[in-house]
Amino acid sequence: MTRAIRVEPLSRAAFAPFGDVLDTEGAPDRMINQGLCGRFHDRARLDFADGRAGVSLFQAEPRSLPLMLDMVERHPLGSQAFVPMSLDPFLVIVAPDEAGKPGRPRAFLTAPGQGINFHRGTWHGVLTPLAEPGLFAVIDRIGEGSNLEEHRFETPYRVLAG
Ligand SMILES: NC(=O)N[C@@H](O)C(=O)O
Ligand code: NI
Repeated sequence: MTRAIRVEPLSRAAFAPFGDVLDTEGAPDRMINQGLCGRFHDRARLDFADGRAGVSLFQAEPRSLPLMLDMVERHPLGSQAFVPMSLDPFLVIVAPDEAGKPGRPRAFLTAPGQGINFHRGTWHGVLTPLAEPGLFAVIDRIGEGSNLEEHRFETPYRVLAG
């Protein structure tokens, strides 16, 4: 027996309890480089407790919908940003924390070019591209200590297209 969740379009408001949406919505915060570049300044709340920021490249296998979701994870010591290096939408799964366990997950589909930043401790599905090349820059914590907590659902969720 599984439970179904339906993919929603990613929005800043819906994602706010979980993290930041990285995109160029609205006017730039400042124009730089002789007016040839718009800077959308300081758009993510980063946190790397007792560690440092790292930039890694992820080459992930694309998945397809419907997707079986049987696990989410969180990073108690740091935030984690997924910055796509293609314009392909990808799947972002988050869940509220309910007394130390994930509640009902929500699944979002990014718009082309959008990235996200999970706030420290946010329950989330692992990086889930939906198309080749599945190439992302990931900004997260490098440091000592255990920064990964996984939760396996007793009853998996089926993630269905919106
Ligand atoms: N394990 C790892 O580096 N990545 C995961 O944290 C993930 O969210 O994809
Ligand atoms: Ni993660």
